[in-house]
Amino acid sequence: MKPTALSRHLIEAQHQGHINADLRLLLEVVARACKSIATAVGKGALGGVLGDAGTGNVQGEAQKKLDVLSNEILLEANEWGGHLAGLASEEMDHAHAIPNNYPRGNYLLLFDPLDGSSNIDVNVSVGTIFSVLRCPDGVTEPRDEHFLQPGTEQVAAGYCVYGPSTMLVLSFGRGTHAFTLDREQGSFILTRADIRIPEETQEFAINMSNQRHWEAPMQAYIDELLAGKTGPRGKDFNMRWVASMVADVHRILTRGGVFMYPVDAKCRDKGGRLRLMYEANPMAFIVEQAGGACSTGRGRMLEVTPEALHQRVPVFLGSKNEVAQAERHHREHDARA
Ligand SMILES: O=P(O)(O)OC[C@H]1O[C@](O)(COP(=O)(O)O)[C@@H](O)[C@@H]1O
Ligand SMILES: [Mg+2]
Ligand SMILES: [Mg+2]
Repeated sequence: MKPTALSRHLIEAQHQGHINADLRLLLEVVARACKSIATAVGKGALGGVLGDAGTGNVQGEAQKKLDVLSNEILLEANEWGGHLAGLASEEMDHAHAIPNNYPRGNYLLLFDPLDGSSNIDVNVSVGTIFSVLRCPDGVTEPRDEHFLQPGTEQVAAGYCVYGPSTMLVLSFGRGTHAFTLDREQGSFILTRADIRIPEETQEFAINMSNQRHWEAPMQAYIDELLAGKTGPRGKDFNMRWVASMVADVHRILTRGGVFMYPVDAKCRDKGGRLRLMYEANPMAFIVEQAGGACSTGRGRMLEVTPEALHQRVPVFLGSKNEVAQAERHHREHDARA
């Protein structure tokens, strides 16, 4: 049988009434932009794309050249795509409304153009994360507040991981599917349909160097995991931490696991480390559609009411039963407090 290309997968979804033509074409534009980013990332040291840009973003983080370049690629492709009313990026201070004299549509696109920037210069996987919302009725010039919709309102979300192979993982609310870039043909080919995350796991992902800064329920939970077979959980756990959320989440979609970035003393003022609108919500959508769970530790991620475009949150995602364990620790701790 002929392998299914992303375009065909999306056309079939449109014929089945799962997406409309506008959303299909929007997703095609995003996928094309991801191919361009993959090419830039793939040039590495030969392309003059490594290293710092010498600038900072609105969140006070130093930008890499590839952060800036990836943002420009996504911005330019989508600004002219004709399916958006506006877009917002981790690398831009405010939302950007599509100008009146450009082709326009009714969707809002949010993205983390390059996730895991700290890994670029050491040739470790990085990625792009994106989320699609509807523009509220009657809004012609969307501003920041129009993007502040809970994750349950997402109509599609995805990420592209630039690793040994480039893979686009996508959901429009009908399961989560993975496409691998055929570099010779230049097209994404369906390589995993209806991904399911195992409910049980023996693998966790966390930056352990933050341990002393964590809250009490986190200390208790990780102590349990580290105690292994002889502890209350009665089994040994392995640990992985790539420090690119896309790569860590991709591993979880492949073989299960739990990914955690709790709030700690260093990031408490900001609410957490990871961004709700560009990282947590799109990943929560993808993971839930694959049978997993995503929580702040104290509630379902997709039900968080956003208060700011660059809002940060604690994140627990992956295998359902393990996310439930993390929530249990928070619940028990809060009940005692
Ligand atoms: O360096 P730390 O604190 O472990 O943080 C790693 C996390 O930071 C991030 O790199 C943040 O993403 P950006 O590179 O888009 O800022 C996540 O991908 C990753 O999970
Ligand atoms: Mg990121
Ligand atoms: Mg980023």
